[in-house]
Amino acid sequence: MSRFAIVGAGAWGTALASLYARAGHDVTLLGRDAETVRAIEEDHGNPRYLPDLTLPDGLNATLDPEAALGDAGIVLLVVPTQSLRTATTALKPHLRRDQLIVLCSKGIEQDTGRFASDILAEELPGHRLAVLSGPSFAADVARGLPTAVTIAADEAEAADEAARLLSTDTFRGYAATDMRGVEAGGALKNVLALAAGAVAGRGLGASAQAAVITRGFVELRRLGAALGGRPETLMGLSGLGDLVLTCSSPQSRNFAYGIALGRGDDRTGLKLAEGVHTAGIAARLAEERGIDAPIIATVARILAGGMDVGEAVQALLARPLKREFD
Ligand SMILES: NC(=O)C1=CN([C@@H]2O[C@H](COP(=O)(O)OP(=O)(O)OC[C@H]3O[C@@H](n4cnc5c(N)ncnc54)[C@H](O)[C@@H]3O)[C@@H](O)[C@H]2O)C=CC1
Ligand SMILES: O=C(CO)COP(=O)(O)O
Repeated sequence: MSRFAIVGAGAWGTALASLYARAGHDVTLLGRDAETVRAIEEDHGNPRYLPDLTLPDGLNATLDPEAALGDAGIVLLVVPTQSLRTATTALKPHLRRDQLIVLCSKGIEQDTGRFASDILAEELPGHRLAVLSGPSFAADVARGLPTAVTIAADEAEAADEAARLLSTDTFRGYAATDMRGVEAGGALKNVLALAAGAVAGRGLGASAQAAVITRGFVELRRLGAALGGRPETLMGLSGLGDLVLTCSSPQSRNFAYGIALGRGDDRTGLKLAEGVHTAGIAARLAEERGIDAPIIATVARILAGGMDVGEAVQALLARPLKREFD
């Protein structure tokens, strides 16, 4: 039994809190919205982020950082990537070096090009870190459906230990030492899910969808490697695995956002789609490194208003022919 503190009472934080509470751990969710915290504590639900789900007994929620973090052994940070630096700074006085901090966000900080582990190293140097990423919809995990993810730390022993601590009967963590590869896979697949969703939304057919996913995966591997990820990591759960999941199900918020893009629907009020915040910086990182990533660049251009989906399809098809593997 370990004391878990989970920061962020959104869909993924609540799902992970349910998972670990069901596994018998003492879990406290740190929220920032009083009504969400009240609903978790009193109604055993989180209707705003995970509707129609009954949360297990023994899952506590609070607005008080010290109450959540004070005596926790494991702290999961589960906020959107663009909020991670602010959240970490606010929590600094309540965190201790002996706690294991687990990064669960999938994205790249827009202004700096930093991944979650870079942000933590800058804001909380010297803390023990692990990254948790892979194909895992919050609703599936919250319901206790079988799931496999990658759990990465800098050292093999630390990764094995983190995977042991974070695995349950239904949630299988594979240990890895390539934190950067795991983070790159998790961030870039969101951008590609927007592209796959746009293809679906525009009704371009299953063949086009397969082409975008496959060629998108080439870009994920190229850019992920240029950013320091290992090729085998990008072929694993946090690269290929999560790409397959998010590019094939409207349950994915990124895929759903892409569908709305493809249809030309109004996108205001849609749920968090991290790819929207990652596309521009991912395209910039690729350009700076001389990496050919036309799908990522096209998604970034569409989101910036520089092109519509129809023009994007024409432009991608009109590119000069090339060898599949170069
Ligand atoms: N929902 C899912 O199935 C999965 C999500 N993720 C990743 O987890 C991260 C969080 O996603 P969700 O929980 O789904 O998003 P969400 O939109 O459902 O919830 C985000 C939560 O973070 C809180 N938050 C935002 N800024 C904060 C701050 N500065 N301090 C404290 N709390 C803050 C919000 O109040 C909200 O409760 C994202 O990076 C996402 O890509 C990863 C795997 C699965
Ligand atoms: O990362 C996820 C599944 O692994 C969740 O995907 P969405 O954020 O697109 O819903």
